[in-house]
Amino acid sequence: MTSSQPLTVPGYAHVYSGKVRDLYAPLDDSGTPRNDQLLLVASDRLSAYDFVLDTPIPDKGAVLTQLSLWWFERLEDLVPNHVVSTDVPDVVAGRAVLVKRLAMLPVECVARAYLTGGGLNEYLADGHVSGIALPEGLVDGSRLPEPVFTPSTKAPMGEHDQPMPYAAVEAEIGAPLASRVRDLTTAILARGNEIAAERGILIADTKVEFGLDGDDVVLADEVLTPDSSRFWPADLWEPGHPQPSYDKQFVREWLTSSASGWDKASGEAPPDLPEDVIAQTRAKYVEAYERLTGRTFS
Ligand SMILES: CCOC(=O)Cn1cc(-c2ncnc(N)c2C#N)cn1
Repeated sequence: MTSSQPLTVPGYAHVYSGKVRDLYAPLDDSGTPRNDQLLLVASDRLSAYDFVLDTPIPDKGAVLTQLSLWWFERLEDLVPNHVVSTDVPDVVAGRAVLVKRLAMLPVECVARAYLTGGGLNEYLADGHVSGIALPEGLVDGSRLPEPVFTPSTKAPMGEHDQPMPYAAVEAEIGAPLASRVRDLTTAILARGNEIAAERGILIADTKVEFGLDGDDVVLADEVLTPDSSRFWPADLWEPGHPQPSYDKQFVREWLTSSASGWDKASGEAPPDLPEDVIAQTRAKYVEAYERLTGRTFS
């Protein structure tokens, strides 16, 4: 596991660290942290099998930050976002965003366009996901008739988010807001898949977060990245078994191969990744960015 101390960012105070991203608060002229903005910094850390790997993937933070910014622009007709500026300190250039501090809603807003992972397990148990009946005969990787809202709780670091029935979302944030974030989350995934499918990528599911700016619902966090979503190569899509990950497949295959000497069931931290797996993984992040945006990553 990575045990590094958070990066020092001049003019900012460290607020919180997630698995792969860190939050800072801008300091005012007296050196006091401001409460109206945050700096959202994406690291080069990679999470696999619930571990944060010790080996960073060069440029991952920058690629995913730039991809998220590209998606925010393309979703502005659906929902405003929290981006204030990309003018950030050199030490985090290209991989940090200054954002408006919001009253975050306590819901992980997940939408699924394809059935896999926890949603598949729920379906196999009783034919429903998040209380919604799905057609019979679906298998791992099946495309759903339309994106389904499957919210979960915001679990503490290191724990798994728990499925949250829609009624619990309504109880937590009220029926009008619940309906609004449900519709926005499914619309964001539908828009993402419209654009990604043309570029040979399927977005199986995604997790977004919303906050309130007064009465306005604002899209926060990151959006439609391989960290917040399952990206699948469209040309390899074949329902009936686990799909290859667009970005993490090299890491998963090496970690579960005899070459790594690691036993996933051991509970021990995975070993360092070899250079070729690091390079191949970096290349997949850059490829996804360039295919989706049509831009060259620099
Ligand atoms: C380690 C990164 O943090 C998170 O992943 C989740 N998180 C988001 C906030 C947040 N809080 C207020 N305003 C915002 N605009 C945001 C955002 N984004 C807090 N935690």
